[in-house]
Order: sequence, then C-alpha cells, then structure tokens
Amino acid sequence: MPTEIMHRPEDYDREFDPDAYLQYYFSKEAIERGTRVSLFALPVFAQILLQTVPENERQSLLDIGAGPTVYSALCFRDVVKRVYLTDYVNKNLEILKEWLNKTNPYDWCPTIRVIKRTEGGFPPSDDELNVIEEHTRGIVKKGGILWGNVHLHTVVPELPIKQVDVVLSVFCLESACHNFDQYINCMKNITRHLRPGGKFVLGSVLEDEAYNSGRQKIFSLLYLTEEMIMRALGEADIDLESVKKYVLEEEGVMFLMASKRLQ
Ligand SMILES: C[S@@+](CC[C@H](N)C(=O)[O-])C[C@H]1O[C@@H](n2cnc3c(N)ncnc32)[C@H](O)[C@@H]1O
Repeated sequence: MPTEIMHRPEDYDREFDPDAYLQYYFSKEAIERGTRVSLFALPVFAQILLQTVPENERQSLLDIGAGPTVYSALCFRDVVKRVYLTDYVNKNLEILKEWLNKTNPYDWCPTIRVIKRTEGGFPPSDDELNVIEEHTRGIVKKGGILWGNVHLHTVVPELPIKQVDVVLSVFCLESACHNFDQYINCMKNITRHLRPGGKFVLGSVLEDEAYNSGRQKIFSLLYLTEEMIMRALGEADIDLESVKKYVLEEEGVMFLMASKRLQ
C-alpha cells in the first residue's frame, strides 16, 4: 500500500484542488450520500439573525476561507445585503468568479435543495432554485470575491477592519494553523474585521488531525478541543456568554455563533 502524503498548511496554494473538493463534498452524489452538517447549522443561525438583529445591523457578511464554495452566501441570502467570499488559494477565487459570471458548470442545485429542506416549507421547483441562486449572485456582486490570509493582521487587505456585521469561517483555521499559538493569533486576526457587537459564526473540526480534500489528497488539521476553541474565542474579544453552539460528536464538528464584545 502506498503511504499517503500529508499536506501541510503551507501547501494549500500548490496542492489544493477545488474541483476535487467540490466533487467530494458538494456534488449531487456527495450531497445524497451524506448531507454536509454545515447545511443544517448555517440556516439555523441565519434564521436566528433574521429574527433577532435589526436589518440595519446586518448588512454585510464576510466568509473567510470559503474555498470554492458559495453555500454560506446561499444560507445567509435573506439576512444580509452584501457577501464577501474570500480565500487564500487563487484557484478557489477563480472558481468563485466563474460562478459569479455563470461560466462555471458546477451545479449548486443539490446544495440549495438541502438548505431549503432545513429552512422548511415545500420542496422548491427548479425555477425557485434558480431564483435563489440568482439572488445570491446579486449579493455576492455587491460584496466581492477577495484574497485573504488568516495569518495577516488584516486578513482581507482590501477590507477595512472593524466594519463587517457578520464574520463567518468554516473549517478554515484548523486547516491553516500548525500550532495553538498560531490558531489564537489567527482567531484574533479574523475577528478584527468584525465591528463591535457584530456576529461571529464558526464551524470547526474537533479532535482530528487530517482530512481528505478530495481524490485522496490529505491535508493536516490542527488538533482542537472544544475548550481550546473557547479559549481562543475569549482572547479574540468574543463574548463567551453569547455563544450558541452545536457539537455533533459523531461527526466530530462544532458550529457556533457568538457576538463580539462591545469594547
Ligand atoms: C477545508 S477547506 C474549507 C472550505 C469551505 N469553508 C467549506 O466549508 O467547505 C479549507 C479552506 O481554508 C483555506 N485556507 C488555507 N489556508 C488559509 C489561509 N492561510 N488563509 C485563508 N484561507 C486559508 C483553503 O484554501 C481552503 O479553501
């Protein structure tokens, strides 16, 4: 048996394959094989924001480490007016731009169907799916597709700090960090974009050290416990009393939403 190569955080630009990732996690077959837990958690958080935050306080959302995926924008399409999708890997940004310009054949309808199922109501028609995707394109056009690096003080250099209403990051930090000190630092970097009182949404793998990014290309993960993540959030000005979290032990993931402290 060949030994699998373990890719490291510094290998993303060279080794991450957006097509393999989408195929493995978001193709019709993958979605039917086992639903992505993100597609359960994010619509629930979106609904909470819709019901509890006044419209003028939820104008913008920044997804850090979106990869080639647009599901965050799909889930929050009725919550905010502008979505910024960002990633470190230029190949991912190219796929996102192709989606925006409708030149990428990738089919997001299976994902939208699952999001709609979580949201409740009747199964959507094909026309409804198209309307949802078009509306989502509109809010990403108002925001943008931008490069970012969680190791930078200003993660997305084109965006000012302390301005965004909702910062979201799913399965990114544990991919990008070698050790816990780096993780804490990156957590501070990403929440710096959030305005005081803004909402932070995090999806994280728990207690694992590697994942398959598609076609058996394995990347390392920083081993994290729930306690470590809470400690990092506390150091990054997140109000720990405000944390609403879902821990899915079987899946080895945690999703949470919390507020940034007012000062
Ligand atoms: C496991 S994928 C998650 C993608 C997407 N958020 C999702 O939920 O499917 C990890 C992502 O983190 C990005 N990433 C890795 N290092 C990064 C860094 N230093 N700064 C920003 N993003 C990074 C990768 O390019 C990749 O898109």
